[in-house]
Amino acid sequence: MARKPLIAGNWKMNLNHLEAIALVQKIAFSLPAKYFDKVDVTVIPPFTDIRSVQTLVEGDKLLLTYGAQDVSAQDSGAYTGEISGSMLAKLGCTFVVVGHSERRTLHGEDNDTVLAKTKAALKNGLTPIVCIGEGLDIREAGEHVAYNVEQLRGSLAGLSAEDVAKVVIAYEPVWAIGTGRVASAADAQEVCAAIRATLGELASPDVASGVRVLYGGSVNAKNVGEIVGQTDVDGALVGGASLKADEFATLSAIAAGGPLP
Ligand SMILES: O=C[C@H](O)COP(=O)(O)O
Repeated sequence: MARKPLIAGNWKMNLNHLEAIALVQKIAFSLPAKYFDKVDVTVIPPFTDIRSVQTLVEGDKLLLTYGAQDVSAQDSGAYTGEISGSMLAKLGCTFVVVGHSERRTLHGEDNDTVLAKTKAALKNGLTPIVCIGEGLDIREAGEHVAYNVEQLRGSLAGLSAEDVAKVVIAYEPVWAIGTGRVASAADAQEVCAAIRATLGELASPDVASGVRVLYGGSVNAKNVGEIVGQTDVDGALVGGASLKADEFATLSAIAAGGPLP
C-alpha cells in the first residue's frame, strides 16, 4: 500500500503564540501547495500556541495541519494541568504525540499510560503519533529490536485492528534525540521494519502496510532524504530542525521527492 510521507515538527517547549504564528507563516510561504500532494506536513506546538495556529491555518486556508504534544488519558474532571482529547479536537488538531521519550523519562509515563493516552486520542478522532525508542545501553547491548517491539506491543495492547490502522508510530532512539547523533538509515530501517512486522501481528499485514512509521532523532535537511528513502520509513518526527522555517520547509520538500523550494 502506498503511504504518503508525514513530516511532523515537534516544537517541544519552544515559541510563544506570537512566535508560533510567525513560524507557521514562514513555513507556509516557503512550502507552496504543490508539495502537499506528496507529503503531509504538520506542526506540533505547545498547547498555548494551538488556538493561534488554528486561527492562522483556517483563516489562510493553509494546507499544513497541526497537533499537540500530549493529551490526558482522562475525559474531563479534577485533573489539574491536564488537557483532554475533546479540547484538542475542538481546536482542530489532527495529531497528538503520545509517549515521547521526554514524557516517558521526565514524567514517568509507562506503556500503560501511553496506551491510555492513545485510546483517548482515538476516541476523540485524533491521530496519535505513538513514540517508542531505546536508550544507548539497550542499543549497545544489541537488544534494540526486541526492546522496541516490546514497547510497541505494550503501547498498543488490546487495540482493535481498526484502531491500529489509525495510528502513526514514531521510532525515536533516545540516544539520537537532540544530540546531533542520527541513526544510520540502515539502523532506522531495521527497527521500522520490525515495527511494521509487529503491527502485522497485532492487526494484519494489510493494516500494517498502511500504517505510517516515522523516524525521529536529529533529522535535518541533510539527512532526511536517505532516511525517508528506506522502505519502511514513512517520514520523520523532527525536533530542533522544525524550529527553523527554511530548514523545515526544505526537509519537507525532500520528503515529498523535491524539487527544493
Ligand atoms: O520529537 C522529536 C524528537 O525528539 C527529535 O528531536 P531532535 O530532532 O531535536 O533530535
